[in-house]
Order: sequence, then C-alpha cells, then structure tokens
Amino acid sequence: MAMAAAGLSCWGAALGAAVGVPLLLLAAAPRIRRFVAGGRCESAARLEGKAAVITGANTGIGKETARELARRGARVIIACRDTAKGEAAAAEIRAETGNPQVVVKKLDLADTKSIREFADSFLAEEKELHILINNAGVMLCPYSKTADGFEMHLGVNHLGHFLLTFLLLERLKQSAPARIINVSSLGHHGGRIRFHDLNGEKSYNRGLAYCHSKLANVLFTRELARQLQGTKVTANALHPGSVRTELVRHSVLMTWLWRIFSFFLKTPWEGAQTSVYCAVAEELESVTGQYFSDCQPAYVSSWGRDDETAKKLWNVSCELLGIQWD
Ligand SMILES: NC(=O)C1=CN([C@@H]2O[C@H](COP(=O)(O)OP(=O)(O)OC[C@H]3O[C@@H](n4cnc5c(N)ncnc54)[C@H](OP(=O)(O)O)[C@@H]3O)[C@@H](O)[C@H]2O)C=CC1
Ligand SMILES: CC1=C(/C=C/C(C)=C/C=C/C(C)=C/C=O)C(C)(C)CCC1
Repeated sequence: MAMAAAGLSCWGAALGAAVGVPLLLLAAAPRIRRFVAGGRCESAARLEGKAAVITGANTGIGKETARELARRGARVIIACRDTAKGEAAAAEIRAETGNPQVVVKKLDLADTKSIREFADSFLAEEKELHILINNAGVMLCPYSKTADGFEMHLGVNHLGHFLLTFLLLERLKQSAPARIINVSSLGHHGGRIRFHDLNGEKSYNRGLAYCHSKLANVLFTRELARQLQGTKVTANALHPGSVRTELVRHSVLMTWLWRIFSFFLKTPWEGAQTSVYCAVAEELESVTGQYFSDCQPAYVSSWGRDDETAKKLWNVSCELLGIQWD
C-alpha cells in the first residue's frame, strides 16, 4: 500500500515537473531573451559623408554591422572573399536601407596577395576611410594553412587584418577622426601567444588556435592604439557576444549545439550592436586601446594587458609579413 502511494507521488512529481518546468520557462522567456540580447547601441549618430570598410560583411555579424552603418548613411565597402555572396548581401542592404552606397570588393584574408590587391584597388578608388572594422574570422578549422603558410586562425584572424590595417592606415590618418575596430572574442581569455610555435606545427588544438588568434586581436589593438596616439585615429577591440552565425560551421557538434540552443544566443543584429557602438558612439571619439562587450568596457585577460607581449607580437607579425611598421 505504502509502496503504491510512493509510486503514485513519484509519478505526480514527474508530471508536475514535466508541465511546470516548460510553463516556467515559457513565462520567463521574454526576460531570458532580453538578457541574452545584451547591450544595444543607443547612439543616433548619422554617418553621411563617412566611409567604412567591413571585412566578412557578406554574412553574420559583419552583414548586420554593414546594414546598420548603411542605415545611418555611410558609404559601406563590403570586403569579402566570395563576391557573389557579397553582392547578394549588398543588394539586400541597399534595398532595405535605401542607401545606394553599399559596394563590394574582393578580399581573401588567407592570401596576402589578395589583401594587397584589395588595398591597391581601394586606395585607387576611395579617397576617404573613416571606419575600418576588422570583423571577418574563422573558428575551429581543422589544421590548415593560408596561401602564405600561416596557420589558418592566426593567418586570417590576426595576420590578415594586421596587413590590411597597415596598408589602409595612411588613408585613415588622412580622413581622421577615424576608428579601427577589431572584432575579438571572450575566447581571448583562453589564448596565449606561443612564439615558439606560432603556426601550430609542434602541437595544434583548433579551439585553442582560435583563442590564440583572438588574443592576438586584443594585443594588436593595444599596441596599435599606443602607436596611433595623437593621430585622431583610434583602435578598439570587442567581444560581440555568443551569436547565431555560421562561425561554428567547421564543427558538427557546435553546429548542432548552436541550433538546439539558438534561443540562448544573440541574433546577428544583436551581435552587431557592440561593433556599431564602437564605430559611431560620440562618447568614444577619443577612446582608444579599450575592449568592449555589450556596448560597455569589459575585462581583458592579464595576457591581453601585457605590453611586452603586444610589442613582441607586433615585431614578429611585421617579420612574418615582410613589412616595416613602427
Ligand atoms: N558568432 C559568435 O558567437 C562570435 C563571433 N566572434 C567574432 O565575430 C566575427 C564575425 O564572425 P561571425 O559573423 O560570427 O561568423 P560568420 O562565419 O557568420 O562570418 C565570418 C565572416 O568572415 C569571413 N571570412 C572567413 N574567412 C575569410 C577569409 N579568408 N577572407 C575574407 N573573409 C573571410 C566569412 O566569409 P564567407 O562567408 O565567405 O565564409 C564571413 O563573411 C569573427 O571575428 C568572430 O571571431 C566573436 C565571438 C563570438
Ligand atoms: C554553455 C553552453 C553553450 C554556450 C556556449 C558558448 C557561450 C560559447 C561561446 C563561444 C564563443 C565566445 C565563440 C566565439 O568567439 C551552448 C553551446 C549554447 C549550449 C551548451 C551549453
């Protein structure tokens, strides 16, 4: 008798949980979504007469950043490796914003020849550059190398953008006030700069390789800001949040987790808010060398605050790319 009662109350509790938990989640859903969405760029700044280059703006966070800057009246150059995808994104943004000044230029960050061609063509055709958003990125790639033999994460996420910034810097200085924005990640906390094995030839872990490259973004920003003091060109880095994009495409597991838990991830528009904030917020006019998340300053790992490592990474990057920049 007692056993039957215990069994019944067990079923009752299970039934209660099965109905109660989903109901509770449903009731809390709007709050959870607001929390997940994170900070918003509240600035109403307009960008007529301003020009912006955004790398990897054919999809994800970059595309939404392009849409927001176009909406504010900027001339937007979508710099991407697949120009067909870029043209589709540009057409959509032009139609939605009514801004005809959204153009596409080919840029493959995994090939320094393509980066130089992009810069040559840009400098020949565009007389001003006020905002450079180094947004493109790869994550969790199986071991592979760029056309120049750099490990893919380091090559695309750091070295490619390092070279691009170097080639466009004079135009940014001429157009000052100007802003450089490096899209990094919270993942930089797990990164280290492994100077003895930058190309991951001795040991390679694709998750860590991503983190190392995102730490490189933070250190690059830090040293760049230091070197640009007094030029009215600022450099800041940011974490966009965990965002529903194609970034996880190289991992089947992450792709599934991203789908299943998509409710708990930012939309690409929400993920673009901190990039837009860094690009337009009036109060950031002379703020430089900082790291933001959810449209506010955020905590940088101790490795990301190491000036000596930042300087050393700068010098090694110049050596690897065969450029003189100081
Ligand atoms: N999504 C997230 O949760 C987070 C994203 N980030 C960062 O945000 C940034 C944007 O990523 P997100 O929008 O999420 O990812 P997506 O994968 O959606 O977009 C990445 C963009 O980078 C481009 N890209 C990749 N490789 C190259 C290359 N060799 N040359 C030129 N462009 C290239 C892609 O082009 P194509 O479409 O042709 O592949 C695409 O346009 C990245 O720097 C990422 O590290 C940081 C933290 C979290
Ligand atoms: C904990 C947890 C999740 C969150 C993962 C996060 C928060 C990933 C962040 C990735 C970043 C920052 C990538 C780019 O730089 C999932 C997968 C949603 C579901 C499973 C449990």
